[in-house]
Amino acid sequence: MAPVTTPPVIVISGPSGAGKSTLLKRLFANYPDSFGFSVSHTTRPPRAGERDGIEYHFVTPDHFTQLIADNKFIEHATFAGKSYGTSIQAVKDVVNKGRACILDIEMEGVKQVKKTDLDAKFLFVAPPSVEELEKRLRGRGTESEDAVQKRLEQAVKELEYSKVDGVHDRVVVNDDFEKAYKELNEWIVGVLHESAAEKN
Ligand SMILES: Nc1ncnc2c1ncn2[C@@H]1O[C@H](COP(=O)(O)OP(=O)(O)OP(=O)(O)O)[C@@H](O)[C@H]1O
Repeated sequence: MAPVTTPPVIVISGPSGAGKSTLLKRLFANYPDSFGFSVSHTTRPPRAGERDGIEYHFVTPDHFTQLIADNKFIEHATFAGKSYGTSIQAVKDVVNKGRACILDIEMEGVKQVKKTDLDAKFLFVAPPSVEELEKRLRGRGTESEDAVQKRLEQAVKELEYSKVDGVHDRVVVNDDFEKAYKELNEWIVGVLHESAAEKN
């Protein structure tokens, strides 16, 4: 019988604008079959064609509040009056189906994952400097001035937390993109191999 293996949960964090989405986009394009995505919960109604449990777990505001109270979420947030959250169970569902689960989350989410029994590895994407981060956030053109300032304030906190010993297994500085991608890729492939070897 084939050995039962549980793929890892890989947590990628780092300040907004550090380049997480750009790095992950390349990773998923290069390894289309290795990773799975957790299904989020939301209180917004389904759009045409959206299926419960596939695109989202659609829940009522009361149910969502109960899940928060029961500490079932790794992260949750409200956008335009609707709540969204990543549950611990949704992540377990991915690894139980044999796919590694990558979570692109903020510092509070990282702390939350550390409190669970998920077998997680942590990678931090750091900007070369706060000045360069500011340039990228402005260059992306997606944020208002107020939002840029808020993200920079948050970035300073994230960078401080990243320096606490043992919080992250790996820090990749996204200075030169190709170099950063190579480092991230090698580390993640290593984690996938390690995890498979451990459980065989
Ligand atoms: N090494 C790099 N050099 C220069 N620009 C970069 C580099 N990496 C990413 N960028 C650019 O910086 C901007 C921010 O990158 P990205 O959107 O991937 O950040 P993020 O960390 O995912 O942010 P958020 O958490 O807000 O989603 C983008 O415009 C991206 O093209």
